[in-house]
Amino acid sequence: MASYRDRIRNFCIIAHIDHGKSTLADRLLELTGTLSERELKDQVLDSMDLERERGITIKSHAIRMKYRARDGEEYILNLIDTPGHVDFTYEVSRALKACEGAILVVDASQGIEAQTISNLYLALGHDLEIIPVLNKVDLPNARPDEVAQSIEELIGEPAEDILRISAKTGEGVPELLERIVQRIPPPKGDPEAPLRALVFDSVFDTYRGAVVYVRVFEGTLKTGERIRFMSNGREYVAEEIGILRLERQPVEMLRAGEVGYVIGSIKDIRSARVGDTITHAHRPASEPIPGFRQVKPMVFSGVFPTNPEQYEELRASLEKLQLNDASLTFTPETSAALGFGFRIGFLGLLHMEIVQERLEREFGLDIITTVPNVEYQVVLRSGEVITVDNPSEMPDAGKIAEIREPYVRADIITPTEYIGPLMQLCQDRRGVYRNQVYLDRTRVNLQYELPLAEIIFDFYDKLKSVSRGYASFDYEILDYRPSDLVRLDILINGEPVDALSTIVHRSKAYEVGRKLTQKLRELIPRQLFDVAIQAAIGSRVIARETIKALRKDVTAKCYGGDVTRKRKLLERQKEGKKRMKQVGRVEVPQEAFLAVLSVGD
Ligand SMILES: Nc1nc2c(ncn2[C@@H]2O[C@H](COP(=O)(O)OP(=O)(O)OP(=O)(O)O)[C@@H](O)[C@H]2O)c(=O)[nH]1
Repeated sequence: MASYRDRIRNFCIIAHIDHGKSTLADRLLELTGTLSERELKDQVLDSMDLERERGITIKSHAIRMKYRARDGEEYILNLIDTPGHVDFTYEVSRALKACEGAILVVDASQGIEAQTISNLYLALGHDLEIIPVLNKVDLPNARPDEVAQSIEELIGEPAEDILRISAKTGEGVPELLERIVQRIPPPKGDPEAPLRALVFDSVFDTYRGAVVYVRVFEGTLKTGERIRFMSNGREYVAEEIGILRLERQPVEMLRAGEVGYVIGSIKDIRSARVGDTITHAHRPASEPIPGFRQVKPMVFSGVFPTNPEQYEELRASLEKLQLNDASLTFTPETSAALGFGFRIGFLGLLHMEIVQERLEREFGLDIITTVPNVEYQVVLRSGEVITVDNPSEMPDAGKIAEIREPYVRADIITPTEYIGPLMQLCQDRRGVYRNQVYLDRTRVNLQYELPLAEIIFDFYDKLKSVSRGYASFDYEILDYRPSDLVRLDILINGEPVDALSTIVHRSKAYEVGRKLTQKLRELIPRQLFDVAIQAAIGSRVIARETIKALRKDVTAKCYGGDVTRKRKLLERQKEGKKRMKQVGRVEVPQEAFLAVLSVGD
């Protein structure tokens, strides 16, 4: 007799951004009757407000569907939705680990893009069965034959076998459901073996503590059993376990091959880390599930509460965010200019933006962030090697033998007519040309090695603008290489402002210094005295601007006059102050701490 496992299919959908993953997920939910008409809103899996507004999937989500296939059997399909943006490779990788198969969605009007390839390689790295589909075939500018051909060249699936669907109209999606059942292998794993369940996601619930999403690989987990997290040995009672429909739905047990959740009064959110393995306390497995690599944050920035009293609140909020975002790291940081805060490590700029927005929206915090930077390896003259993730902590030049910075290998996929401007862009960013590979007649993959620091600010925006939106880009960290880098300090009235220091390539120091001082002159309001803004390398000043003093007090011109007018002016002034930070005697607005972002090139 067929075991319960033979009727389970665990899979995910991978694609380049906007190729239609979420729309396809909606169709699958609809066709399997998982969602009633009433519940069917567009892209139901994007539950966070932020996701809806940005129209992108930030977090992975899992959902269970029942599907009666043409063979008459009823199957359980666990769909794990994944994000497509370059910053969230880690989330994709977690989701893949919980699956046996992946649907590779390619927009038939766009063709293969950078994240199509990077996600495909990730999936192949996890030995998943890949089902390629051509989406958006309803669009008049779809080129299904041509795109099918390039998919065949990429993964060897015969072009004529590739399903052509429209996630929007639903065309072809019933065939896709059949193919999922036929092609994706059922999970393996012995339900009688010691329990091994992979934590692939977790969220924090104010009333219930951590809700841990798991994929059971071996053994059986039952309600009321004592569980242990293998990385830290902490034990809890599995008070509720269940499966993931649109809502959580409690069940008695989860067996090998199944996907579901566990709740167990886990109040210390740090103990429920994504990537950990849960086992039984009474009969523990000997080894955790292997191969979960710890992600390394690549971009760092200081985050400070505008109101110093919110420091503890900021810490608590970061701890909560960390629960379902294992890639987020933070350590306390003290800045002479900005007070007490945290240095936060992010996967990339989008990740950084999202964390900042979540801190402000979901936790009601008012924060100031500093310019993002990468992490440097510094070889001191003493021979010691230190890592520096905060420019203000870069040792004095005299002590440094060598500074190394992270390099990436970048794949840029573009229509051939933009090769020239894109090569120019890479060259301006200190890129090293490696190769170019034609994907088909009109599209090419340009391969470059670039310093990570040169791509974290605005590279993506620039790439999009020089290619009119047609080029796509992905990267992978390569190694650390020696570079001629210097610390550029900013002084306001002779005082260095630690939060404004940056690390730049020596060849660009003068230009950045000049632009930065000019920008700061525009951003810092006039004060009652002259303000000097200087850019310096060590003790050498390389650029200077002066903000002239205000002649009179802002209310002076109406003294003796209308009282309400005077009050209004004062109020307006107070309003303006809210986002200011006092640096010495000078009021500096929030934007100034990000000024270097706008001097790019
Ligand atoms: N015409 C047409 N439009 C589609 C189809 N599938 C998706 N779209 C549209 O394409 C856009 C992107 O679709 P999404 O489902 O949000 O794409 P996604 O891949 O989930 O994007 P991210 O979650 O941001 O990575 C939306 O405007 C969809 O309405 C399709 O089959 N035909």
